[in-house]
Amino acid sequence: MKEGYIGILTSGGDASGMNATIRAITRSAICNGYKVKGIYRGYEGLINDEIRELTTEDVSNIIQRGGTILKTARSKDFETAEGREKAYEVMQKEKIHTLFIIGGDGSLTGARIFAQEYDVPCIGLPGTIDNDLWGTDLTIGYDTALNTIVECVDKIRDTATSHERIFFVEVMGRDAGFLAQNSAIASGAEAAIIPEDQTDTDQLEEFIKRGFRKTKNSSIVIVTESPTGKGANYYAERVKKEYPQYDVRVTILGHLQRGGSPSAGDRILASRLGCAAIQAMMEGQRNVMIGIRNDKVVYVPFAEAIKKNKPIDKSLITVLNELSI
Ligand SMILES: Nc1ncnc2c1ncn2[C@@H]1O[C@H](COP(=O)(O)OP(=O)(O)OP(=O)(O)O)[C@@H](O)[C@H]1O
Ligand SMILES: O=P(O)(O)OC[C@H]1O[C@](O)(CO)[C@@H](O)[C@@H]1O
Ligand SMILES: [Mg+2]
Repeated sequence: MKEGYIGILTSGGDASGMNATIRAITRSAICNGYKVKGIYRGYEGLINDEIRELTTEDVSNIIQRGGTILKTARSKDFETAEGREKAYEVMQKEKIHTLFIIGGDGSLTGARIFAQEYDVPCIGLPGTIDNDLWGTDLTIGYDTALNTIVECVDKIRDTATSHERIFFVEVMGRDAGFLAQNSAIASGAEAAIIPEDQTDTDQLEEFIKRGFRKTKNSSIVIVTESPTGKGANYYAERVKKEYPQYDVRVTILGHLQRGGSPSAGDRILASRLGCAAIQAMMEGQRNVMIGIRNDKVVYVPFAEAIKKNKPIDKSLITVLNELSI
C-alpha cells in the first residue's frame, strides 16, 4: 500500500450517479495500491474534519442508489481564505495527498482556487444534473434527471390533453437549458424556453406566432428555472393576461428531478470517469476535470471546465421546432 490517502468528497447539488462515482474511485484506487478516505458534507466536512477511511465493502451495494453516501453541502466557509486554510490543514493532518471532487461548476471553481493557493493536487469529476460543465459532453446525473423529467411530462400530457390546457413545466438547470431543451424533444413538448435562446424576439411570442394551436388543443412548454424570475409562472401569467381564452396551468418539477436510482448511462459514465480519475492521478495529472467527449475520456483543465456558457447545439432548437408543428 502506498503512503497517505486519497480523499473523495461530493459537493453542490446531489446528482444520481454520485454514489457510483464514489464506488469507482474507491475501488480503482484500492486496486492500484492506494488507501482512501471519504470526506463528509463536501468542503464543509473538509474544513470540519468529518473524514473516515473507506474500504471496498463501504462502497458495496451503492451503485444503484441516488443521492450521495458522503452527503453534500454548499459551503460558505470554503469561499473564504480562512476556510480554505483550515481545509488545507485538515488535509495535512489526515495525510490526504490528492483530493477528488465530485460536483458541478461551483465545486470545481472552488477546487481551482484551492489548488492555486496550496500545493494540493485536485482532480474533478463532473457531478451535476445541469450538464453545464464545459469540455465534457455529459455530466454524471444529467441522463437520470432527463429521464425523470420525461416520465413526469408524459403524465402531465395525459391531463393536458384531456382538459385541453397549456402547461408550463419548469425544470432545473440554473442558467443552462440542456435539461429543458432535450426533455422537450424527448417528451414531444411543443416548445422549450431556455436561457441560451435569448434573442430580440420574446420566446413566448415566437411560440404563439408559430401557431401552437393550429393542430392541437393542448400544449406543453418546458421552461428552464430562472434566477431572474422568468420561470414557468412568469410565462403562465403572461398567457393568462394576453390570451385569456386559454386554460393555463403550471407544474414546477423541483427537487424530484435530482433523486432516484441512476440510469444505466449514468452508472457507466460514473464508473468510467471514476477509474479514469485514478489513472489520471497515476499519470501525474492535477487540477483537471475528467470528462467524456465523443465517447472518449478527456482531461479538461479546471479553468476551461468552469468557463461559463457551455454552448447548446442550436440544431436542437430546430429539431424541436420542426417536430412540434
Ligand atoms: N468561488 C468559489 N470559491 C470557493 N469555493 C466555491 C466557489 N464557488 C463555489 N464554491 C464551493 O462549491 C460549492 C458548490 O458550488 P455550487 O453551489 O455552485 O454547486 P455546483 O458544484 O455548481 O453544483 P450544482 O450546480 O449541481 O448544484 C459551494 O457551496 C462552495 O463551497
Ligand atoms: O438544492 P438547492 O440548493 O435548492 O439547489 C437547486 C439548484 O441545484 C441544481 O439542481 C443543480 O443541482 C440547479 O439546477 C438548481 O438551481
Ligand atoms: Mg452548478
